[in-house]
Amino acid sequence: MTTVQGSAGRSGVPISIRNVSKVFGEDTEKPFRALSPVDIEIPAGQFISIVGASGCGKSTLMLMVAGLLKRSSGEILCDGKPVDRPITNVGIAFQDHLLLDFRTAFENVMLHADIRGLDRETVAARARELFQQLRLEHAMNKYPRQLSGGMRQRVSLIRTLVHEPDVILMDEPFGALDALTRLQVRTDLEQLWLRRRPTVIFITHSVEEAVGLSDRIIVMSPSPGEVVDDITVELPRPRPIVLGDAPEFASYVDRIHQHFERMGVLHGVTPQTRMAS
Ligand SMILES: Nc1ncnc2c1ncn2[C@@H]1O[C@H](COP(=O)(O)OP(=O)(O)OP(=O)(O)O)[C@@H](O)[C@H]1O
Repeated sequence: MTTVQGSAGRSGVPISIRNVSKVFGEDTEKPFRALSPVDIEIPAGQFISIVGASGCGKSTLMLMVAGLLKRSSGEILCDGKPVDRPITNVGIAFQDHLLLDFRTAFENVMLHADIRGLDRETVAARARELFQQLRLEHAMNKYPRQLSGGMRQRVSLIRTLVHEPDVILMDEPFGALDALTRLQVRTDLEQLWLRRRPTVIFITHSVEEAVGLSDRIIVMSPSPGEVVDDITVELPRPRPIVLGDAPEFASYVDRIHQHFERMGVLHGVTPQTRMAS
């Protein structure tokens, strides 16, 4: 049986993405370049978001970091070790919560203990603590069909974090939620992340969500994606649930929207014309 790592003082691990690109169908007559060479150095414990137009290669990049998809060039290091197979000390969350219908919320969270052969009691204690922290104790013994979409996604968050992974990869995890629930789940995620500060790569279509959550935001160009901006977000934590009125928040959001307008991803009124009108 594997023991769960002690959490005292631990944070995530560094990830290096060096000259990494992807061409699908490389050996065919119609190769398709999904990602231009990308370089991103992510320090241990950083919360980094990737934003960009649909199809620019965000998920492709994440799958390569997870070791689930072969690169066409470059190297990826996770905690200094080359990623040449699926990485293991990782929590992965996608848009679909993927809870098992026949397991209660608690037993869904305990899946990690079962699959990874971790000590059940240690994981169960941590799971109870996380349910409590997210004010979800009442949901522990319910089945997914008895929970709202937001609750299911929050249970899924607990499952992503319960084994205290060093790396968390999230691909548009809140995409299916309504705007209010999204705010709540964003705040919950920040709270959970602050406990141990694993390294997070977070893909989102919501610029506001990226600014609300991240230490740093990578802005990518349309397909084939390349990095067009690398923004450090210097807002204090924990961040308030409603950020909209803070001028610093708005200036980060505007900076990213301006990139999207320049690249033709967004069309409409620029901040300058907004101010002039
Ligand atoms: N297995 C594959 N074979 C061929 N092309 C693929 C494959 N997977 C992805 N693609 C293409 O690569 C490009 C990048 O896809 P990817 O899913 O990484 O984009 P994305 O930025 O995550 O998009 P979205 O925001 O819509 O999820 C897209 O044009 C997609 O159609």
